[in-house]
Amino acid sequence: MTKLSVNINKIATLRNARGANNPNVVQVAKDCERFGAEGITVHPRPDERHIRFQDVLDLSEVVQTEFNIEGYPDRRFMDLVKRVKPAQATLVPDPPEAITSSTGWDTITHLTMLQDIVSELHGSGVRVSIFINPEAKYFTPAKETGTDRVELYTEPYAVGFPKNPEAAVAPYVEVANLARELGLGLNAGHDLDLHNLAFLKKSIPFLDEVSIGHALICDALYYGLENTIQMYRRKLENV
Ligand SMILES: CC(=O)[C@@H](O)[C@H](O)COP(=O)(O)O
Ligand SMILES: NCC(=O)COP(=O)(O)O
Repeated sequence: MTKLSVNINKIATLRNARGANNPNVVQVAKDCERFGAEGITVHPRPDERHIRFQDVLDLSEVVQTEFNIEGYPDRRFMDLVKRVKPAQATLVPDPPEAITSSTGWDTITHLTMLQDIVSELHGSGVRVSIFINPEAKYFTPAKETGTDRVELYTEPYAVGFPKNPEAAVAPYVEVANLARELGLGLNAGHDLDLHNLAFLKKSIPFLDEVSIGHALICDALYYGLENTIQMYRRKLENV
């Protein structure tokens, strides 16, 4: 079974546009769970342009499913994660000024740093996932970091999918099998949507989790949040 974790960053973007508390990020997280989300993902960025650090604290009081906090592991992020103790922390190599995530870790160059970070998070009982590109050379070093899972960076898949789905998914299938051989759990995310999700799931049936935000929230404008979450869930059913 592949869990659907709904990334609610964009709900915070909308709230922040007016400075008050509409939409209410905490209420939306509770509603996402009620509508079928199996996890809630947030990615607090240093400028707090969408999810604020206070939101993470508030959400930690209410999230009943798997709470996944993504971000670059600077000291502020680490202190927040260790305080909240979510089900999972996903480490992403984004610089502070990044508009959105655009690459996975170079686990070869940053092996020692990642080993230290993973060990510190494990000390607080937090499961760790590492955001990673679909390149085989990064997987054995990823395993050596001690991480529990890797999250495949799926933007290149999403870009290639409309023209040639088989070619787009091929590198992901290869590294997914490698991750499984290494005993790593497997997540995926970035630019997944209603068009490309089912084919990814069919190609890699043993995916543990996908985290989806931007497209899902855009679809909710047309289909409604409850309906949209159910539509995404159906794309993850085994076929
Ligand atoms: C790691 C990842 O792919 C997502 O967290 C994505 O970066 C969402 O972040 P934004 O909502 O800031 O684009
Ligand atoms: N980890 C990926 C994520 O949380 C959502 O990415 P996106 O669907 O907003 O591109």
